[in-house]
Amino acid sequence: MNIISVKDYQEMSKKASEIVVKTVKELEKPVLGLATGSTPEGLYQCLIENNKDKQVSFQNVTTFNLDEYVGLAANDPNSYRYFMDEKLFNHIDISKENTFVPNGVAAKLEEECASYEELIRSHGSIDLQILGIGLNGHIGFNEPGTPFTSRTHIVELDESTRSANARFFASMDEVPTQAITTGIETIMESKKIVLLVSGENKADAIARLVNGEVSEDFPASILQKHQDVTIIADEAALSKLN
Ligand SMILES: O=P(O)(O)OC[C@H]1O[C@](O)(CO)[C@@H](O)[C@@H]1O
Repeated sequence: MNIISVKDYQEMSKKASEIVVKTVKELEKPVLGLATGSTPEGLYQCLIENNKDKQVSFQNVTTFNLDEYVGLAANDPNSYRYFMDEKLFNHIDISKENTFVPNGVAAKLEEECASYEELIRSHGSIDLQILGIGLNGHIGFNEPGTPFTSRTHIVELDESTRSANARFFASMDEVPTQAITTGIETIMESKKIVLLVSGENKADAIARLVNGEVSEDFPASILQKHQDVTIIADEAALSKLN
């Protein structure tokens, strides 16, 4: 694993945007895997600026998001589709029909998972996957205990994840209990992975990811086995790494 240490959140976001821009420029039809949460917001802001400055175009880019809450429609401000539109897609020159997020209100959720997985495969594989990490080591919404062989599936969200994300909702009761997420195996098939980590509250998680044993109890630990992972982390997040 390649670890890039940066000063703070801004620098992390800028560094990540440089890698995304490089990938998009190099490839004819780049396929990006994108994440939600607070961590990649700064990256998306940088990409919007890079697009405005004409440093990069997203016209040939296809994106697949990692996950979506079950029960939240695209027009729900807490859905991840809404998040992505607001934070990135509405502000860059990407074709909306090339942006994919699982449908959390599909009538048949199992079928939605299978067809999302199939859609990713029909595009070859993800060229560059952006990841954040949950405090309990989740990547996407793959909670501890998820098999490393998992592909896109429905998950029961951990209470700790629901509490961590409750800040976006009016009350804890409104936080969905389930989500659709791409699986660990789906994520591991990405050609390149960039994991972003910022803040002291992630220090234990990043230390365990890098130095801990590879175990389904801590999903992100599987990244030790990927041949092209770059972690971009700020000083606070790296404070417990020796
Ligand atoms: O970036 P945050 O908000 O700390 O979230 C960490 C992770 O949790 C999720 O938001 C899911 O809970 C992921 O998408 C994200 O990578």
